[in-house]
Amino acid sequence: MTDFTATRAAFDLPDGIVYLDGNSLGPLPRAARERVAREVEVSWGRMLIRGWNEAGWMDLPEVVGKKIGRLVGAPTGSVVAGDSTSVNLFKALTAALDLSGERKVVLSDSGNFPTDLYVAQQALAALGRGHVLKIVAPEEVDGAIDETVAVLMLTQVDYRSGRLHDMAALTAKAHAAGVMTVWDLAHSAGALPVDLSGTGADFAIGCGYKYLNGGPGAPAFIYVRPEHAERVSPALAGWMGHAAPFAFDLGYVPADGVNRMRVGTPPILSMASLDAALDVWDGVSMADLRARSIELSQTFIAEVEARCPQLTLASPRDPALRGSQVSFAFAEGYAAMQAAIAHGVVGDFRAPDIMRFGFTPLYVGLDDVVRAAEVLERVMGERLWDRPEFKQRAKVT
Ligand SMILES: Cc1ncc(COP(=O)(O)O)c(C=O)c1O
Ligand SMILES: Nc1c(O)cccc1C(=O)C[C@H](N)C(=O)O
Repeated sequence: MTDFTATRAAFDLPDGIVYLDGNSLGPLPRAARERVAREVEVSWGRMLIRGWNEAGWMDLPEVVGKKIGRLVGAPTGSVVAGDSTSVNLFKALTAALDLSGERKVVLSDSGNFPTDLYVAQQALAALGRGHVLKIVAPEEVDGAIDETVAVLMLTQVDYRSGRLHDMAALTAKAHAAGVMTVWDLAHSAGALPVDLSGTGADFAIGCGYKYLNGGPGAPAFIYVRPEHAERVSPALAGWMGHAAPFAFDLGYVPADGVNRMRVGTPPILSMASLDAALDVWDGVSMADLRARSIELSQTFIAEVEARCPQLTLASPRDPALRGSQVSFAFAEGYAAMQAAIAHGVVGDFRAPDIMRFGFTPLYVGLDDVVRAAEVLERVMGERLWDRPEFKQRAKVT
């Protein structure tokens, strides 16, 4: 059994806060603070340039990739950390298109995170090969997979509603129609069990700063199915993805396997923070995590619905169809969320009316869930959302 008391103690959370926003930015693991301090003082401060060899900086993207791989069901050597999720999506999508012949359609859905759609639109335009992005409603994806589609590009868990796509079924259907798959695991990695090997997904990408707790702007990751890795010709090729970066050849020769997806110099301080944050997962069973996440989110829904009739559930009610977040719709959701935050319950808001709450068993317990519902009851019952100080929109919501 996973010891969630121990994992909770591994985080430095401010006193008096119920933190339900780890699906946007994970909190600070104590080990990450110590590691970054050591990396600054000892590795950078004392070793200087020797850090690349002696502090293991050069291999860190692979080391971190291996730790992430365990959480998403990927074999060793198939995941590498680096760049942002957006940039990794560009790399994955262009690689998938390169392997997918003459078909012209990239299929995605309207629940996808906007950056994915922006990256795809512009990548297709830049390739200039006549590809088109077809966007359908999430529930229409299955029916839109056919022999015209080159790549199916989906985010597994919808950032607004938490709706979960069936990765195994959609990947199987895609493969039966000769379609490559690219999965964005931003709201999946560290949130629920993912089986990249078992589902046969072709490419996947995800965030380091949400459920993996790597810190603001932490490196993202990319997965390439091992049987494709040696055939991938990266569109965004850089010297760190070269077979011999320090040979300084004029021509590009890809590195072995997924390492060819590396581009430039890794951000070592951020990467070190993510590396240390991932050690919190040692001894965590993803099945236990999922069971606990469902217990937390079901309790939250029951408590909120009993106390706050003004809020409407905006996530699937069936936990099997949800990731690890719960959303409620309320017309004054922004102000209501600000009022909740002012009373120690931190979630976030997504326009036009979604109050979003992330459930992260590593550091959130049932006591937090009940307290969050109590605070929401007060916010709604006392109409705190109607106060002008909570209506002022900040830049980041
Ligand atoms: C599904 C999804 N993909 C991509 C991103 C963006 O990633 P980044 O800004 O790190 O490139 C986010 C969140 O910001 C997201 O929720
Ligand atoms: N990446 C973020 C940021 O730099 C600032 C604020 C929020 C974010 C997020 O990650 C948002 C997140 N992807 C979402 O699901 O809405």
